[in-house]
Amino acid sequence: MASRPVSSLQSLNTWDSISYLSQREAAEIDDILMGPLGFSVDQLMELAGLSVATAIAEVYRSTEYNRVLAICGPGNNGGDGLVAARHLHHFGYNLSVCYPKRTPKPLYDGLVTQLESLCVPFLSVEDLSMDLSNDFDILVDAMFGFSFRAPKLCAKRFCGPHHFLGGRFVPPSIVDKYKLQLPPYPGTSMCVRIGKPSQIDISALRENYISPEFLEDQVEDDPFNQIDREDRSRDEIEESIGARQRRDSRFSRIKLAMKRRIALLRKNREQVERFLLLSSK
Ligand SMILES: NC(=O)C1=CN([C@@H]2O[C@H](COP(=O)(O)OP(=O)(O)OC[C@H]3O[C@@H](n4cnc5c(N)ncnc54)[C@H](OP(=O)(O)O)[C@@H]3O)[C@@H](O)[C@H]2O)[C@H](O)CC1
Repeated sequence: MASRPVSSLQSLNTWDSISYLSQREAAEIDDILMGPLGFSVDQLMELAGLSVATAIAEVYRSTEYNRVLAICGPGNNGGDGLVAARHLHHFGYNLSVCYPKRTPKPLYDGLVTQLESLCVPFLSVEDLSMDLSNDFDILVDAMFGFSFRAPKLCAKRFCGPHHFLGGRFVPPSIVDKYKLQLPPYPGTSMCVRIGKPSQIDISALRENYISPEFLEDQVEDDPFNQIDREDRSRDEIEESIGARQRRDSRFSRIKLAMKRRIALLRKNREQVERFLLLSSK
């Protein structure tokens, strides 16, 4: 049996050198792939969905994080989500899919049929509770991709703990044309981690965590003001992470001092006991 490929978790700190695509460039690349380069949409969707599933499986073990909800939108990004859901099911996760605005095309009908044949439940929006974290361990957001009509800086703004890049199929002509700087993919992995693995367990920060959910009265009319507001919130989160780390470091110094004190007290007690023993003889 072949040895296991190098995990993409061990990968590379390529964050600084990675190149980003604009919405227009991403759509253009799609056209080239599916035009002169001979790819089909279902083939690319399969590759995208499989990359998502393998990235999830690398970070979240199915034994620990088993309940997965994939929320799938009406376009191709939603299709990627349906494919990812199928692969995650085969990887041993317990899948549910929410696909409220179905696309009446044979490709999507096929993806739905495949999931139904695996008995993956399709939930309506009304079936979902307000706090999804009660019912699910992992949420796959496959609602919109690059055709979403709103300012969306996607990958460049992503500041979560695990950031992966798929796309291990991009032909050299595209790499050259768009001057892409792709990191090397480890072993046979479908994806590569970009940026450093987080040193901080976000769940441990919950008490300080400023929720990124938008309440209706917090949504700005102008989306660019919204982005500024998010920037400010992120600064606050980073500041609170810093405060937490400083506090942790103070705690560990106090713990060390206490350990030393206890060791000293033990030593003193031993001396006293030895003295009492000697004096009783
Ligand atoms: N290059 C690749 O390897 C591949 C990428 N794929 C994935 O496909 C998406 C792009 O897919 P596309 O179908 O073009 O678009 P989206 O999935 O992003 O969404 C389109 C639908 O979203 C609706 N929409 C857009 N903006 C809004 C909005 N503000 N509010 C509500 N609805 C919105 C839009 O609605 P219409 O009214 O315009 O119909 C569409 O229904 C890419 O990101 C990759 O994830 C493919 O898998 C192929 C391979």
